[in-house]
Amino acid sequence: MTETDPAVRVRDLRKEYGPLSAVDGVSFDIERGETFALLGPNGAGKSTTIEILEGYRHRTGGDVSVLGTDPARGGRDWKAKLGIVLQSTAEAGVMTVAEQLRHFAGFYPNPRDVDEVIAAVGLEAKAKTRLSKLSGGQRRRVDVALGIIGRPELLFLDEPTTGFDPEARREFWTLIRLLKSEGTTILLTTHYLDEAAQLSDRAGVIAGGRLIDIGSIDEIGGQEARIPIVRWRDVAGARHEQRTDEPGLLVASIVREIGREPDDLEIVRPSLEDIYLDLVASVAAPSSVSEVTA
Ligand SMILES: Nc1ncnc2c1ncn2[C@@H]1O[C@H](COP(=O)(O)OP(=O)(O)OP(=O)(O)O)[C@@H](O)[C@H]1O
Repeated sequence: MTETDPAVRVRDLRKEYGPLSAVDGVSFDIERGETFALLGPNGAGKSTTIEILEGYRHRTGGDVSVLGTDPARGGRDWKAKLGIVLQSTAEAGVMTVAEQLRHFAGFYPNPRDVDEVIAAVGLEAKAKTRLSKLSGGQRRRVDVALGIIGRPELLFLDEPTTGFDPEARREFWTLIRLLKSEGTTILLTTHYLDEAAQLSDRAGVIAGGRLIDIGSIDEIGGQEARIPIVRWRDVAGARHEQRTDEPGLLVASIVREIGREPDDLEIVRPSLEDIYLDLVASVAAPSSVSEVTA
C-alpha cells in the first residue's frame, strides 16, 4: 500500500446473519490521518461493520482493505498496527491498571510509555488499583488505554465514552485530538452527536445496514437541513414556525406586523443531532413499511 492509499477501503460490504441483512452493501473510504464517525441507531450495523474491519467477524460479501490488507487474512504484524476499543468493557480481573497495561504493552513492537498512557486517560490515582475495584467509567478508561498502548496507526473506537462523566468525556476528546495530531487514523462510533461533531472530519450515517449519508460534519443531511427555524406565537396565541436563511429579517417583519415583541420567540439552528434524527427518521418510515410487506 502507498502513502496515498486510504487507510480503510470498504466496497459493497455485506453481512447476513441467517435471513437478516445486518450490513447491506456499504461502501466508504477513510483517508490516512482522518477521524471518521460511523453514526446510526441501535442495530444499524455499525459494530458488525467495525468488527469485520478489525478481522473479528467474517463478511458475507464485498471487498475490504484495512491498512492495505484484507482483514480476513490479517496476520500478527497487521494486528499490531491496530488499536481496538470494543463496545463491551474489559473483564474485571485481579491485575492492577498498571500491570494490565504493562502486560499488553509487551505484545507490541513500539508501545507507548505505560505511565504516560495512564495519565492520558486520567487514571493516575488508580494505577495500582485492581481492575475489579474500578467503577464502570474507570474500566472504560482502561479499555481506551489498552486501545492506544500499542501506538496504533488505526484506532477503532466503538462507543468509547459510554459511562464517562462529562469531565472524563472532555478529557477523552483532548486525548483523541492529541492522537489525531500525531497522525493516527480513527474510526469512531458514538451515540453522542456532539462527540462526533467535536472529533470527526467526516461521518457516515448507517441505518438498517445501509449507508444513508456520508460527508463532512458540515454536509451531513444537506444544506437545507441547516436552515434556521424561527418559532413564535401570533397575537391570537397560535404557534408559527418558518425556516429562513434570514431569521433577523423575519423577526423584524413579525415585530412590525404585530407591533410588539412576539410571544415565545425562538430562533433555532439545527444541531447535528437534530439533522441526524431527521435523516434517520426519513429512512426509517419507508423501510419499516417494506419489512411488513416483504
Ligand atoms: N452474532 C449475531 N447473530 C445474529 N444477529 C446479530 C449478531 N450480531 C448482531 N446481530 C444483528 O445485526 C444487526 C446489527 O447489529 P450491530 O451490533 O452491528 O448494530 P449497531 O449499529 O452496532 O448497534 P448498537 O448501536 O446497538 O451497538 C442487529 O439487528 C443485530 O441484532
